[in-house]
Amino acid sequence: QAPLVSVAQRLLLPHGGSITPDTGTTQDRVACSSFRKLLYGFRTFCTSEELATKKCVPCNAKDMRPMTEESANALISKVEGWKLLNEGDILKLSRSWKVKSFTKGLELFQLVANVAEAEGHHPDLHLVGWNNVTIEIWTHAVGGLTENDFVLAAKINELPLDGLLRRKVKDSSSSK
Ligand SMILES: C[C@H](O)[C@H](O)[C@H]1CNC2=NC(N)=NC(=O)C2=N1
Repeated sequence: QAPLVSVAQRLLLPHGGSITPDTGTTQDRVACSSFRKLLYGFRTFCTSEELATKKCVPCNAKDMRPMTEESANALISKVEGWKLLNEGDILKLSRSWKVKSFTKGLELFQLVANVAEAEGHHPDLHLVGWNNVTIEIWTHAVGGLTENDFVLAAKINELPLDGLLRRKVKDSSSSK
């Protein structure tokens, strides 16, 4: 019975999550078996909230491979505001913000750095033209995207950035 349950769980649950039979809760596991590799492209049924509660796993290039563009396209809607980039066949996540000032940009970087250090997974940080922040996330070790990148993006999306960002210009048509 156990192997069958295990196979079904791996097929049906998001990103290596598994159901413990008694509680029904999900648990993170390191995606490393060759069976996992085979299923990698299919495990894309995860909510944004679930992504944000996961932990990044150590990047061991031997056991990990970049996800396909198809899988990345299926996951991108789970991380609001993030876009997929394809730079020289390396897929990356990218999100931009306009900050109130240069130093608010640095504050934003510090908040992101705290998450990155806690996760052991590090984004590329850009602060250009004094108030344009862009963050790119990809897994250098595999030359593309892994679930870690989506987990980090989801965690960044939960940071309280509002006080650091420029207000959006109001849409005049909505003020009537
Ligand atoms: C061993 C450890 O997992 C690596 O050095 C980590 C550190 N942070 C990292 N961050 C990112 N974005 N990609 C990596 O491949 C990476 N590797």
